[in-house]
Amino acid sequence: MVDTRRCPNPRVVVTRELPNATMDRLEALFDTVNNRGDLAMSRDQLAAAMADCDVLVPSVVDTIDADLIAAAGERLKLIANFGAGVNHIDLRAARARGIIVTNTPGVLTEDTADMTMALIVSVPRRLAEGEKLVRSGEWKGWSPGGMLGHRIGGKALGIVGMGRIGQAVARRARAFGLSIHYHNRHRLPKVVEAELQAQWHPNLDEMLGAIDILTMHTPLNADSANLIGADRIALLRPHVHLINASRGGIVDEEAMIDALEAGRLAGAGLDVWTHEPAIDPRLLALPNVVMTPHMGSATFEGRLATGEKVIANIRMWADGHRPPDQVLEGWA
Ligand SMILES: NC(=O)c1ccc[n+]([C@@H]2O[C@H](COP(=O)([O-])OP(=O)(O)OC[C@H]3O[C@@H](n4cnc5c(N)ncnc54)[C@H](O)[C@@H]3O)[C@@H](O)[C@H]2O)c1
Ligand SMILES: O=C(O)[C@H](O)CO
Repeated sequence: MVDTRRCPNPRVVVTRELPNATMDRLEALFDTVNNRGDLAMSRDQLAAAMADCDVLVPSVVDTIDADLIAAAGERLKLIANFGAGVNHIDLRAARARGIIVTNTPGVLTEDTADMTMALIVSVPRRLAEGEKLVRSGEWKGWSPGGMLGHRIGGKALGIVGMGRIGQAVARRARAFGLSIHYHNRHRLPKVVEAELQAQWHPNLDEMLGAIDILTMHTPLNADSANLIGADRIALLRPHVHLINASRGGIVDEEAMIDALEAGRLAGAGLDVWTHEPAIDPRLLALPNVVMTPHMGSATFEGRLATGEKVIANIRMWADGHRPPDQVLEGWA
């Protein structure tokens, strides 16, 4: 009997240039079309690719919306995303078409937590300003009042989204002497709370008034879009620093910039943006903002591991099994 769930030699379209080892393995295992030029595909190119493949391997820069999914060819059955966040893929439309979506959780947790911790330290300690001063040649030497920032140790860190990355940030933050507060859809098991010495706040608004640094780690979804807007920024005390290395859309960028300009927010550390790669020019004028170009997970090691996860998901699916990192609608 033929197993109709199997797809022995799937045609796989990869939208961006992935690490060489990943590309070589994909080509060895599957009928793979690689985008070796590494320019983001246009919408028309994506539509053409989706018309004639079994598996699409997109990344965060590819918006796979309901119209593209509706127009996809019958043979498209798996979208194996290269990355953890899947907010750029319409999960509901994919499910309606019977297309499985997978992501790559876990392998970029530590790298993204490292980058978040770097921002948590950099903003209150004015690292970017200090670096700029040295490079400018304007530095006049040490002085008691030069480049004063705010101490990290002893402060309260509020983590919104206490999943893999949120917990990895909590572990690092404990080592820096921060106390840990968190808000999450679900409370963590008591044993994990105890290990992290983390205090759960079922009410986000209540937590916002009790912290000194706020860091965002939820996926971008219908519930988390603009989770931190003008109303919630008003609940923060004015010395609070806001860190976002998750997705730009979780924070209302306009409201955040207004608050930074008005001194109602002390500073921000941002790795992600609402309209990447566009940066609101008002932010560029603010010295108390540390900005990085969506590089939270950007390590050689992490990219290779991400590629391996993508391959494992495709292989399992092609062999007729449920892929290990299937994203369920309503979960992400
Ligand atoms: N900057 C980067 O380069 C980079 C790298 C990796 C991941 N990310 C982002 O980080 C996100 C989180 O990754 P993860 O691996 O920790 O995911 P995860 O699924 O392990 O954790 C997410 C947590 O957020 C919680 N959550 C979801 N919606 C919520 C809401 N509305 N309110 C409160 N809590 C909510 C979930 O319950 C879960 O505990 C990814 O979805 C991605 O967008 C960014
Ligand atoms: O979510 C992730 O894995 C990174 O932000 C890149 O997509």
